[in-house]
Amino acid sequence: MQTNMSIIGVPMDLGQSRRGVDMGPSAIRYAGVIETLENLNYNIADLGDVAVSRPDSKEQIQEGNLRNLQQVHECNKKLAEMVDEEIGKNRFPLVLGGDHSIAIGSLAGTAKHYDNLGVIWYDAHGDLNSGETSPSGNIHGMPLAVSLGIGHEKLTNIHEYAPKVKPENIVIVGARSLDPGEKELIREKGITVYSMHEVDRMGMPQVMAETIDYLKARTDGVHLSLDLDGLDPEEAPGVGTPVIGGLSYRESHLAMEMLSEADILTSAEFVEVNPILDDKNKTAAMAVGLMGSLFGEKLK
Ligand SMILES: NC(=[NH2+])NCCC[C@H](N)C(=O)O
Ligand SMILES: [Mn+2]
Ligand SMILES: [Mn+2]
Repeated sequence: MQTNMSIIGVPMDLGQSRRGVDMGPSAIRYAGVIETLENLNYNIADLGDVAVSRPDSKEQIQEGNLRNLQQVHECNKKLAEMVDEEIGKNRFPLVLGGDHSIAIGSLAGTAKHYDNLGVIWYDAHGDLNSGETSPSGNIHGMPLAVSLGIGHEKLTNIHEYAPKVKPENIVIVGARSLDPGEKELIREKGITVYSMHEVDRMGMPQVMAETIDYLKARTDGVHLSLDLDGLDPEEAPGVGTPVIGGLSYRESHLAMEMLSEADILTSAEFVEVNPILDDKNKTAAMAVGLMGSLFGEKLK
């Protein structure tokens, strides 16, 4: 793992309909992310936040069932450039969201550095919708499809190339809410999914061991995209699209520790922390706790 790390905040809430997730980067910084990583001996550069423009009317559905398309496009374009530049400087990019639509920019900036970028999508959702299949018009439900080259070209072509990732290099962990169009795409593309069913049956140790083995064998870099709503909302209430019956904090910790041991990650993002819906910043604190384990914190 790189010891030089760049933190990029993306205070963007326009990929979904509940305000507040734009405060995620502040909440995560407030919960001590910099201190935690510095204590683990990383050389941290906090690059601050990507500038996000405000929409004229927040409720407006724009072309092709895509809410706030222009603003989401612009923000991800900037993010992609920053991530690309940091990787070019041999620094590990750690992106703090913001809603999950920012994965479009993270992956756009990351994937061009690898022939076979692996992606671990830790999430209650698949985020595999397009304007055609989305029940909501919310772009945060689309970033994984976008990275496969499916969707509006203002999203798929960010950073001037597409697709970013191959379906066989994706592993989804924690899924328990998938729309019909998403299920179809998973089947059609043969995407690996460890839904809550598999987590319950096999346990997290087996799920992560298989995920790591699989990606290690076929990829030359791995991006972790961790949506805090992958965790159970009873434990992590500060998220905009909670789904009951999720992963526990303990299971998630173990997953992070196993990833740390395997040393396969080349970039990461933590998204969907909404401090307005949270209970005393506990979801942001969990994000920081998980990052600690992911980046090598050990109890002994
Ligand atoms: N990143 C997220 N939290 N995504 C939630 C997506 C929910 C739903 N599947 C939709 O398309 O609207
Ligand atoms: Mn989600
Ligand atoms: Mn998500």
